[in-house]
Amino acid sequence: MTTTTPEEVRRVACIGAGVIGGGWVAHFLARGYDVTAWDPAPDAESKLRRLVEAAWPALTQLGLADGASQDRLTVTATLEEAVADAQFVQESAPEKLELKRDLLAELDAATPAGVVIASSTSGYPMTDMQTTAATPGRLVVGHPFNPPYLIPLVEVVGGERTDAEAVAWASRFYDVAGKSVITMKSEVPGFIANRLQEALWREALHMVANGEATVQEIDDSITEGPGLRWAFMGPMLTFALAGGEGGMAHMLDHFGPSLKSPWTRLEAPELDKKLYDAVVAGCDEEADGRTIADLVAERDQGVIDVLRATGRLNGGTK
Ligand SMILES: NC(=O)C1=CN([C@@H]2O[C@H](COP(=O)(O)OP(=O)(O)OC[C@H]3O[C@@H](n4cnc5c(N)ncnc54)[C@H](O)[C@@H]3O)[C@@H](O)[C@H]2O)C=CC1
Ligand SMILES: C[N+](C)(C)CC(=O)CC(=O)[O-]
Repeated sequence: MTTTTPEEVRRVACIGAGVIGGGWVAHFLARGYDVTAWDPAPDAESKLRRLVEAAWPALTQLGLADGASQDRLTVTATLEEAVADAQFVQESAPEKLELKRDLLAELDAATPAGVVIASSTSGYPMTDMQTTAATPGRLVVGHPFNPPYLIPLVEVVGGERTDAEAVAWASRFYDVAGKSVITMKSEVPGFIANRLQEALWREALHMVANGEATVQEIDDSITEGPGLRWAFMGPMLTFALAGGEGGMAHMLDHFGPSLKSPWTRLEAPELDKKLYDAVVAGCDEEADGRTIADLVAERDQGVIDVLRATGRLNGGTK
């Protein structure tokens, strides 16, 4: 394993620089790291620099680390150059299993020995992605949330061939780099939070497909309802309070039987053209003329306001 401690890391490589890779770049720059990035798309560098520029006001409000600067970003012409001096690598390429397998093997071959390589995958178990890498022991999942420069959580888990030391190193590194880490004990597809989100998302799609709720109503039902509680208290403790002084035990006695009620469908609906079009049109209608850039700025300010209101703005020093 690497002899560099998580605290000593100064240079990070980000491979794949789209929504998530770009978000990681912004996060690491704001935390004062030198960042190298590589992405095969011809317009990747201009898109990446625009994303970082757009994120910077939010990051400045959060508090930049000493020396943090967009000038510390180097976009390289090749993957090999990006990882040559890296002390940590974050892969954020498209969610395609074969592509991830090949790319992780390529990164493993090019990255200095012992350096931990993390994948941003939203749901593939590392066991399925590390099959062709020569040294799979250093490959871990580090699953972020959009945008990685504002949402603290990262879920860390290894595969069957990952060294426990690499998982511990990655968890500590993310912690030092300002993330809130859940180190998972075992691989479960979708990890923890995406399994929860996907259950909600499947139900939402069923309701749109069946004409039971509009896109706007689904969004309002969360932002005006449970979403307000979830920003600071998860679904378990929130429901414990539904049991009054009896807490979760009374909640289970009282509402346990409704678990058997037909409140969920669980299977995903068919994403046919009608449903696809209804969801896209519903979002356009809800956006009501706001562009994606407007919505990103609104979301960023919203997350900062929630973090501030709940006492979780933790400054920007490494
Ligand atoms: N979009 C989201 O909300 C989240 C996505 N993720 C995960 O992050 C990863 C990236 O997703 P997004 O950023 O949303 O996708 P994206 O489509 O925005 O970006 C992917 C980038 O990878 C580049 N790319 C294509 N082939 C590549 C290769 N062979 N090597 C390196 N880069 C390559 C593309 O040019 C593009 O810039 C996926 O694994 C996804 O599941 C994780 C958390 C949230
Ligand atoms: C939509 N998504 C599955 C890619 C979302 C994530 O993986 C996490 C997030 O940002 O919500």
